[in-house]
Amino acid sequence: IQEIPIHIPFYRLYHNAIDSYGKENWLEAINYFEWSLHQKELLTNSTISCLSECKTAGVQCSVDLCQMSDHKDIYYLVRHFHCMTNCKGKKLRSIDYMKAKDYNKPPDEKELIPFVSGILYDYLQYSYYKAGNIENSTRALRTWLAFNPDNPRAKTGLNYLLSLLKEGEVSEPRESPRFLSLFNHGWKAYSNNNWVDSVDFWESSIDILLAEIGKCRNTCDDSVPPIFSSLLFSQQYYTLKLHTQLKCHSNCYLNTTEIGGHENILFTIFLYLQYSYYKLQEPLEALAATKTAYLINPTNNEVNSYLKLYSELIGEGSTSIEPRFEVEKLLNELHQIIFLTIRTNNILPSTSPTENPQLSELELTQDSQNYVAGSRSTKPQILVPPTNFSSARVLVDNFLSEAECKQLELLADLVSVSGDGYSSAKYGIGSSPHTPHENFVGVTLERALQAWESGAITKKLVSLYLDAAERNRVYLETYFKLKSTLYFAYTHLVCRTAKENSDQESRSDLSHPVHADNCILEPDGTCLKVAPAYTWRDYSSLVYLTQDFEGGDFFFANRSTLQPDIRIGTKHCGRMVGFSAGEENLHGVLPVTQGKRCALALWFTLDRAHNEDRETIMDRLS
Ligand SMILES: O=C(O)CCC(=O)C(=O)O
Ligand SMILES: [Fe+2]
Repeated sequence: IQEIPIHIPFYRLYHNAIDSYGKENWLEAINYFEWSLHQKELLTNSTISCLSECKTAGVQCSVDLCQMSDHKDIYYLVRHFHCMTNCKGKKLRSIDYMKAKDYNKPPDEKELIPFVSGILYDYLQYSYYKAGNIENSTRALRTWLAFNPDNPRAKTGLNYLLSLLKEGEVSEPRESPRFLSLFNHGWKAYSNNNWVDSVDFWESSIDILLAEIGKCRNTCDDSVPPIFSSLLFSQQYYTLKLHTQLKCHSNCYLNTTEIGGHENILFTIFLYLQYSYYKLQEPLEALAATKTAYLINPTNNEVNSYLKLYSELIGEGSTSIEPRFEVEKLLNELHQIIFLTIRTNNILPSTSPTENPQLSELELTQDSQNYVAGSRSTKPQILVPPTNFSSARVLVDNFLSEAECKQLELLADLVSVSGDGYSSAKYGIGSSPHTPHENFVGVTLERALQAWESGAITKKLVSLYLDAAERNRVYLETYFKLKSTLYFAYTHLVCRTAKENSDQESRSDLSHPVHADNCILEPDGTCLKVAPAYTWRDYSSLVYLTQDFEGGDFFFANRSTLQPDIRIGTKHCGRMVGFSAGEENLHGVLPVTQGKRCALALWFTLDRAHNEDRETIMDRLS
């Protein structure tokens, strides 16, 4: 490695590397890749140590201006910022650093993807291979494999490279994330039914993973936006700063756990861990691990059946078993962070860049999979890994406050028009289109707006309706880490009421039969993504509002039996269920046998062409 071009941020160096790669200039590509890795590491390390050095720097308030000011906290920020800039400048040994504005700007999330996904090492291994350095190529490929252990192309590539390796040359991965190697050891022990060792490995990998997340979050306090000086004294500055920091914290969790081909490796570990404890005949530990897995993903089938199993096995004592405290704390913080991000998102200055890359860009990413070691295909330009849409699910409680639930229920009562938006021809006026035993009413946004315009309801109710929907939209966009904007496709407030004169006891039907939201479920179990299905719907969510009814559980259905797999009680004000809208999430509603069950039902799309217009609604409302 020659002198590192310190004034170029690491993510630019990466782009340079990709350019050289495209030109098949392998040595130059290698240099840029290595510089970029080195630079990123340097920056992280100096940020962490400067943060601790500057902790007290902002505290003393000796400058006159500061003494006089009502805004001591602003001066704290100014001093902290200067201390950080100086400190990092010194540590990075270059004046250029001070001039490089980019350093004060946190890199765009997108820019981190090649590093977080490890795909950089895929390009690097091929560059080394083409440059004739088999040893380095093997090591880079091993590192890529650590991130992505099931990649068949990488496995074949590795065998090929190993066959070329000369005596004495090593093939260790470079910076294989430490916990990934522990994870792989754990997996090995687990596959050999060696439960004692596997528990050891799982436990250590949990510690390391949590520490990694903590280390990443430590750097978040430094993410100061670039428009620092112009906005410094404004409210907006605070908001922007807070927003940037919050996003940084949630990305630390999401990026660190989405590794090695796992949707959430922390979840995977706890799932294996509980089974290992079970095998060691430690049901209490097994239950604690299962409860922790449940916290991470409450909608997973396996976890739910294990919960039941252990609770039965242990009996009475099972309720007093707690999930792992550190994980519970982390997840609580994450949820609060997402909520705060949503709040600050709403009051961000409109000048801040929020436009996300469009989906078309993502779809091209498939291309990078075609690139085979030893036979390069098309020039790689797409650096974003394909989004995994399969089986996204989330369950959140207290999404709305009690007061908000009551108000939305009131809105439904005041405006609902029988069968609005649904055909009720089948079972008569006002009846549910799904069952003769329930009435069904719905309020579209348009209805709510008209009701306000005609004086039937207050503006506050309409605003709440819009606001609750928007909060939901931002939550899903954030939680599912969507790389392009999520648009509203359809917004509805729906109530199902049990008919009192029906024989509810003997009902065998459902309130809402098993279905998927964007395809037509055929009797043979296939789901056709064709009209009249709402094929553009990509995500769905429901927020439950009322408590005064019987039955009405939401459930995810088993793909082959179509029977409920996971039941979710809906007698909870503010409980939100969100999921991807395809056949991976077949779902339905158990019969509502008494009372009125209301929910805010939202469908979202990634396709801007199907965007349910919000702008004119806002115009009409203002
Ligand atoms: O109300 C519910 O819980 C689910 C409703 C539903 O799945 C739908 O309307 O598509
Ligand atoms: Fe549905």
